[in-house]
Parts: sequence; C-alpha cells; structure tokens
Amino acid sequence: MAQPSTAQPPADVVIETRGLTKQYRGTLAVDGLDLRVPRGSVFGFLGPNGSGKTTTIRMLMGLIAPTAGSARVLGSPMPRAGRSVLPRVGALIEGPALYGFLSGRDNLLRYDSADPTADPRTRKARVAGALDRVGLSAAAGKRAKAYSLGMKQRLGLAAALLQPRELLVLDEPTNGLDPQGMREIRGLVRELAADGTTVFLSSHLLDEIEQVCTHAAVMARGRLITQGPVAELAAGTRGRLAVTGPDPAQAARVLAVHGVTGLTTDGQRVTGDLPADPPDLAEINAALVAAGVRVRGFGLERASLEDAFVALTGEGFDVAG
Ligand SMILES: Nc1ncnc2c1ncn2[C@@H]1O[C@H](COP(=O)(O)OP(=O)(O)OP(=O)(O)O)[C@@H](O)[C@H]1O
Repeated sequence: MAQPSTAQPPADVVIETRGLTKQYRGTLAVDGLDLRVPRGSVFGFLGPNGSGKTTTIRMLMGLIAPTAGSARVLGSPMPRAGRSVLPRVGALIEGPALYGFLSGRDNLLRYDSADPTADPRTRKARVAGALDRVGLSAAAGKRAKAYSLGMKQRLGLAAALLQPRELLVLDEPTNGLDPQGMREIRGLVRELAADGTTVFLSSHLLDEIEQVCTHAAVMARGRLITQGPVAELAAGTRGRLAVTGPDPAQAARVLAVHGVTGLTTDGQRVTGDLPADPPDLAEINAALVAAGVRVRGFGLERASLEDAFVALTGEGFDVAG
C-alpha cells in the first residue's frame, strides 16, 4: 500500500504541506493546512490580515517550527533541509533588510558577498544584472534611504534575484505601495513567471491575485478555504444578474418574482443571485419589458474571487489593517 506520509511529492509540486499547524499561546495561527503549489504557477496566497499567511510563509522558509504537520519545499522537508533548499529559493519577507546609508548597488554587493556560493569575480556583473532586472540601474548609485517604498521593494527583489531561483516567495510584495509601484511589482512578477520561476506571493488584495496569479489558495482564520486555478475558483461561484436602468425599484420587484435573491440596488443598477435552478434569462428580460421597466443593461456578471470568498466563508472580505 502507498504510504503518502513518506512518498516524495511529484516534481511538479514545489510546495506541499500536510496538516501544517502553528499554535501560539492562545492563538491557532495556522490550522491543519494542506497546500499544493504547482511548479510554474504564480500562486496567490490570499487572506485577510491575521489569517495566517505570514506564519505559514515563516514555516515554509524554516524561520519557525510548526507545532504539527509537515512542509516540503522543492521536494525536501523544511526546516530540516533548509541548507540545501533555501539557496534555491528567493524570499522577500516583511520588507527587505537594507542599509539606508549604502547605495542600492552597494546593498546588493553586500548581499552577494554574504553568499559563499557567489563567485566574487562575477559579482559586479551579477549585481548590475539584478538592478537592470528590477529597473533600478539609473538609481543604483543613490542611497537606499532616499528610495521610495516601491524602489526599496524592488531592491529587495533584486537581492532575491542575484542567483537564479526555482521559487520566489514574496510576502505582501505590494503592501504600502502606490498604484504605480504596485503595477511595477506585478509586471516584474509576470516577467519572472514567464521565465519559468514559480512565484508564491501572499496578498490581502483580491483584485491583485486575480490580475497576476494563475493559482490561489484562500485563507480565513488560519484555515485553508479553497485552492486551485484562479479561473476555476471564481467559476465555481455563480455570477450575479445585473440590470441597469432608470427604474431600479420596479426592476427589483420583477426580479424578486422570478426567484432572484440577495437583491441590492446601487443607483440605477440592481444586482441579485439567480436561483439554483435558474429560469431562462430571456424570460426574465421579457418580464421586465412586459412590466414596463426600462432596461439599459441586462446581463450575468462573471463571478469574482471575492464572490467565491464570500460564498465559501459566508463573510465579507475584510481588508482592514
Ligand atoms: N509570534 C506570535 N505570537 C503570537 N501570536 C502570533 C504571532 N505571530 C502571529 N500571531 C497571530 O497569529 C495569527 C495569524 O497571523 P499572521 O501574521 O500569520 O497573519 P497574516 O495573514 O500574515 O496577516 P498579516 O497580513 O496582518 O501579517 C494572528 O492572530 C496573529 O496575531
């Protein structure tokens, strides 16, 4: 009989946890997590603040020990195999540690010289390559303390990219950035993924995950709610019917008669959930017209990851914090 607890995970999975748990005094920060991150994915680790994302990442990187359960990263158990695994992983956790009085370039030279496997003869070229990669070549001579938050994040990414990596682990890489900075980081993540690096990134921003990730896991209160390809997660949730026009109150009445529930009106727009056995949309449209409701827009909206989250947890996605 197969023994799943000792079997090697398949090579197409770069992170696999089983029952991973972290208990702090009085807080179950991570509760029996079974995570599978496919190689080549941009994997979004999504959850509201305090849902256990950072604690999970810290266990994956061997920074803290789990209370129970196990984690394998690039096929080897963590934290036991940290010495062989971590050089193959680039990590950006809780903001990069930088020397403000050193230039961006000197910060990277320092990082590189701290790596015993890095050949000093090719150091300059490696640092220049990493700066170029994150778009910091022009600002390389500036002191890091003069960098914007986005530039600091990019410098942290450059440090993680000094060596070729199979896996990048980024904890809230766009946290605190302005929209432009967020776009830059997202663009970089896409480029890295296109080059074949698996990227695991945590975020409390749903639309960010939808924009950049191929796969996602959704956390709430230390537990995994769901995981899989982003398109499938959202597709598992029914979309909402939306009717736009100058008669929203009448529209809502007609929709209610046809079994549409959870009706909400926002200005001229009424949205609601179709019943489990939905009537033909053409019938609903005809009923609106027959009732004299003026309709400008009518259609089914694609479900978002947010809809999926709300459907799965019964809670709103609270992004406070
Ligand atoms: N060192 C610690 N000691 C005690 N409790 C902790 C510790 N670290 C985290 N926690 C608690 O564990 C829970 C999960 O925290 P964690 O930081 O992993 O969440 P998160 O999803 O990463 O949120 P955030 O984005 O705010 O960091 C929280 O209730 C937090 O207060």
